[in-house]
Amino acid sequence: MAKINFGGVVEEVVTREEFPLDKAREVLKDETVAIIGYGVQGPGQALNLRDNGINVIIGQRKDSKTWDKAIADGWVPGVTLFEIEEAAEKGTIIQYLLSDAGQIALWPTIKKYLTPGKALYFSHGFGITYKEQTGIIPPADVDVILVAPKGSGTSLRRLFLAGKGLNSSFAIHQDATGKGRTRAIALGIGVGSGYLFETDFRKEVYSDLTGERGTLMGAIAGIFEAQYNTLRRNGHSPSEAFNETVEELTQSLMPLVAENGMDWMYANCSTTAQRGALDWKGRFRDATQPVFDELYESVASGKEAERTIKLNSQPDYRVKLEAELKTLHDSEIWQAGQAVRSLRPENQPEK
Ligand SMILES: NC(=O)C1=CN([C@@H]2O[C@H](COP(=O)(O)OP(=O)(O)OC[C@H]3O[C@@H](n4cnc5c(N)ncnc54)[C@H](O)[C@@H]3O)[C@@H](O)[C@H]2O)C=CC1
Ligand SMILES: CC(=O)[C@](C)(O)C(=O)O
Ligand SMILES: [Mg+2]
Ligand SMILES: [Mg+2]
Repeated sequence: MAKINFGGVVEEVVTREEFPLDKAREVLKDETVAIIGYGVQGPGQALNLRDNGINVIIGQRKDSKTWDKAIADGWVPGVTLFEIEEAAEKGTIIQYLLSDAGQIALWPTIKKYLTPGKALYFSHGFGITYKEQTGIIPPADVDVILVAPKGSGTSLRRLFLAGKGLNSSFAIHQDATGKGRTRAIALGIGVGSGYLFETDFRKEVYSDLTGERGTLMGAIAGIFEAQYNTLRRNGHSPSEAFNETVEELTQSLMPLVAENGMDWMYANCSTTAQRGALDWKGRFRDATQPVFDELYESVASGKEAERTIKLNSQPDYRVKLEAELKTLHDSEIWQAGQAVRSLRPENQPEK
C-alpha cells in the first residue's frame, strides 16, 4: 500500500500504480463475476469490468425494464445475461447490487448459492451492518467484501469512458478463503476506481448515509431552496435567483473547486466576494453543525436504516417516490433551472 499524506494524516491506500489492471486481471482470471441487479451501480460496474477484460455475467429479473437495458448494453440472454438465480449459481463472485431493500427481499434466494469459497460483494455496508434489521448474515465459509465507488454508477461509467475514475472505498468483512482481500482490491481496480482507501462495513455505511443526506444531496438541496426563497421574496426574478444560487455554482465555481480546491476558487473571485464569504462561512457552519450531528446520530442508531427499509419495502414505494420527485421537478426553482439550462450556448440550435 502507498503511504500518502492527506492534510497531515498519513494513510495507506491502494493506487493504480501499485495494483495495475494487469494484476487485477491475473487475480480474477478464473472467476465468474455475477452482477446481481442492473439498476444504477450494476451497469456502471459491469460494463467497466467487462471492458477491462474480466469475465462478467448479469443476473436480472426477466420481466423488467432493466433486462431490456442489459440487452441494449450488449449482454446476451443465456450467455452473459440470466435470471437472478441462474447467475448466482454460476458466479464465483456474487456482486449484490440490488437496491438495499431488494437485497433483503432476495436474501433467502441468494444465500442458497453461497457455496464454500465463493465471494459475496457489496457496494454498501448497509446489509451487513444493520443485520438485525436486514437479516443478511452470510455463511462463514465465503468471503464477504466491499467496494463502494464514491459516486453514481452513471458517473463511474462516464468517467471510465473519458479515461478518468471515481475513488472507491474497500472493506473486508470475512476473508474465508485467504483471497478475499486481493479479490476486493482487484475488483476495485477492475470497476475503474481511481485510488482505493480501506474502511470497514460500519464506517462505510455511516459515512455514506451521512454524505448523501448531508452535503452531497440533502443539505445542498435544502440550502439551495433557502437562498432561492430569500431572493424571490425580496423581489428577484427566477432567472436572477437561479443563476445566483445554482447555475453559477455548477457551471463556474464548483469546477474551480474540483480543479484546485476551495482557496483557489476563492482566489479567483473578487476581494469583495472573498471578504464576505470568509465572514459568513463560520455562520453557516455553526448553524448547520447541530443538524449534521443529529443526522450522524440518526445514522449510527439505526434510525435511518429502519426508515429506509420500512418505506422502501412497501409495495407502492416507487409510486410514492416518483410523486415526491415530481414535486421537486415541478417546483419553481428546478423549473427555472430547466429554462436556464436550455439557454446554455451548447444547448442552442446551431445557426
Ligand atoms: N446508485 C448508486 O450510484 C450507488 C449505489 N450504491 C449501492 O449499490 C447498491 C445498488 O444500488 P443501485 O444501483 O442504486 O440500486 P437500484 O435501486 O438501482 O436497484 C438495482 C436493481 O435492483 C432490482 N431490484 C430491486 N428490488 C428487487 C427485488 N425485490 N427483487 C429483484 N430485484 C430487485 C431492480 O430491478 C434494479 O435492477 C446499493 O447497495 C447501493 O446502496 C453505492 C454507491 C452508489
Ligand atoms: C451515489 C452514491 O454514492 C450515493 C449518493 O451514496 C447513493 O446513490 O447511494
Ligand atoms: Mg455513496
Ligand atoms: Mg449511498
